[in-house]
Amino acid sequence: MQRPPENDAAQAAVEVRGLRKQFGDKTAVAGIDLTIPRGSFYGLVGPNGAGKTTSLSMITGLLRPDAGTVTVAGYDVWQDPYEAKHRIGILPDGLRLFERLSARELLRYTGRLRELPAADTEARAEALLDVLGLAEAADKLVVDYSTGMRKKIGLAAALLHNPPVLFLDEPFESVDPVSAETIREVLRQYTASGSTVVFSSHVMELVSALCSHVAVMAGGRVVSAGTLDEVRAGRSLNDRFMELVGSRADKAKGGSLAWLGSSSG
Ligand SMILES: Nc1ncnc2c1ncn2[C@@H]1O[C@H](COP(=O)(O)OP(=O)(O)OP(=O)(O)O)[C@@H](O)[C@H]1O
Repeated sequence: MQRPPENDAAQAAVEVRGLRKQFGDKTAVAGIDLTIPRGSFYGLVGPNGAGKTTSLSMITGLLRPDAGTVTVAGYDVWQDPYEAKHRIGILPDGLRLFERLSARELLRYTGRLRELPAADTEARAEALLDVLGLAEAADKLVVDYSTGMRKKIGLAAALLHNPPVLFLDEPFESVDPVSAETIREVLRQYTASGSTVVFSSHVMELVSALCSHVAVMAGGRVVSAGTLDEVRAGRSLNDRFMELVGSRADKAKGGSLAWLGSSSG
């Protein structure tokens, strides 16, 4: 396969065309297109069940699409998986870790899988453990980690080989505010150097504060995508999101929950 021009600044970090996935008679992803520019901080937002995780799984080579193509740094994820996956870091939803390894051992193992020289793995692992506040727990088994600590060691493992594109599914879920700010700062530095972050989130304030670009998904489709300002169209991202996906608050105002609260018993 011909090597794509990796130094071509015009080349998108990720190109998705006609991506589709069906589970039985449920269309989870209905043929989406996305162009994710290099160096962007790209937020993928949408209500529960919109198809974000299914899309990210297909884009990163974890779930085979029914149709469509994905390229990362010019390499087709499904035709040329070795080259494409070499350029991907991923923190998936419901991350599975080797529970009986310590954080330090897990990073050593990741370094071997990523074919890094041992000295680079050691130096990078120490730096990541330190910055992410895991240095003191580095020799504890992962099974004893809290949910937030698991996210952080998962992030360290995703960053270890310094991939040009990083995919994160709900990276801030269960992470305390201090750690969240550290993660944001790590990711800001990473994108400032020309690398690309794609992450899914339900937290509009976070997406507004961090992202240069946003795609809004609903019902397996991309209903709006572009720069943050293009998608917001002069409003807050939250208001625009409600408009695009349809607020359900009116349902709650209806009479069907009149029994809820003010219990007399
Ligand atoms: N393995 C599966 N088998 C059957 N249906 C699935 C499967 N995975 C996802 N779905 C369905 O596909 C749709 C999209 O799910 P997905 O997890 O991609 O949404 P999401 O946007 O990530 O949601 P959330 O914000 O709740 O995590 C949902 O209706 C879900 O029930």
